[in-house]
Amino acid sequence: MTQAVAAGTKAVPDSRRAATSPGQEGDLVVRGLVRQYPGGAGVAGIDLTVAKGEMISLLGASGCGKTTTLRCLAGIDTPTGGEIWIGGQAVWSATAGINLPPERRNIGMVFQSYALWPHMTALENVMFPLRARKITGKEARERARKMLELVGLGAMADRSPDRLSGGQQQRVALARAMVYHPKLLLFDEPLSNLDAELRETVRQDIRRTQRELGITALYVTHDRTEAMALSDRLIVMAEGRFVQAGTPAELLARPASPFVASLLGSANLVRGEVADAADGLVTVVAAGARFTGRAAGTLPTGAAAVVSIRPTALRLGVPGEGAPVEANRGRIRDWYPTGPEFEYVIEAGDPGGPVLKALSHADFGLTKGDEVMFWYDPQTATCFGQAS
Ligand SMILES: Nc1ncnc2c1ncn2[C@@H]1O[C@H](COP(=O)(O)OP(=O)(O)OP(=O)(O)O)[C@@H](O)[C@H]1O
Repeated sequence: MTQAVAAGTKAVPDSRRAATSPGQEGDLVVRGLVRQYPGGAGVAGIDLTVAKGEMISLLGASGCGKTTTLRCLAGIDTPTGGEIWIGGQAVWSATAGINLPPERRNIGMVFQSYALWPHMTALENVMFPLRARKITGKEARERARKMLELVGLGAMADRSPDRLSGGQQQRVALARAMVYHPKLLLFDEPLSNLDAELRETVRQDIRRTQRELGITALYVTHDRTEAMALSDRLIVMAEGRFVQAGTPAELLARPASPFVASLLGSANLVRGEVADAADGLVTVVAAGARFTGRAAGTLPTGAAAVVSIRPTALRLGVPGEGAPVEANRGRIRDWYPTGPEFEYVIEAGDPGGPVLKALSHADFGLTKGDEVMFWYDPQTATCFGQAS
């Protein structure tokens, strides 16, 4: 069953290549991937093309199928259908009977656990995968040393893992995964064991080195900040399927559903009834307050709807001090300083109305129980049918 097949040849003209060899469309190409576990869980209908040097994140809640997808790409798990190409080479095809083992897929992997050899120095750990590729001696040593310098550990090459911090160990693991210039780098929640501050620095190291080396990468996480900070594009997963893909900015501005909006942490979801619609905008009324947003789909008057409004899009003002005509009235239920910003919790419209969160750099001097005016640009909000 195991058999290497080089997908596409130089003789195939560009115009025909896509039809004859999807494997040439990106460094990672996945078509119709299925991994069905007994009992029905797993992933299905996974289609993905990752361009050379691109970094993509799979983002989703626990159990949505991120790790299953990654394991299938790595060859650690066996899909039940579909096709996978890495660096133009078919590594899995249900129909062609191709299933390359992990070591022949030209991938590097970085996991949550660093999995370093405890009896080897940092340098020896990084050299280790080169030996299997018949690169030894001075060349191996120099390549490993260069890679350690790239991840900022040049001075610690001779330390054993037990004399390195968690963040440093994860950088060694990163250097080890990249030292043989794999076609594809796979990350499975690599920052989960690190504290908040280290997560940010190691995250920046990952992004910088991945960019400097131009390595194509797929990153699995349930942390939206991580996914958005690291990725050129991100893919939201739910229940074993891809539900939306795009740049972080595209997904924030145009979530395909209330689910995506709340997963990205970008949403106040206000439920109400459609009052009117014009020019692609829909106005929903809830507790006497009016919320307008771009219509996602057809929303007739009287229909139940959900408006998604980003906390950072909300503008606040004190009543009587020049709020625009479309502003709603509300009351401050609570407020907190959250580092660089203030978070205001606002009850909108009539008493018992929808509760919204607003993030603002300004301290309005508003406090619990105060009346407040709030408004936003309707183009930054999205209105969905209740069933979305
Ligand atoms: N070996 C297995 N046998 C049966 N079901 C499995 C197996 N591995 C995973 N599953 C199921 O497949 C689904 C997807 O699991 P997966 O580990 O891919 O999710 P995930 O998104 O990576 O979650 P997490 O963020 O918790 O790691 C889950 O319902 C899980 O219970």
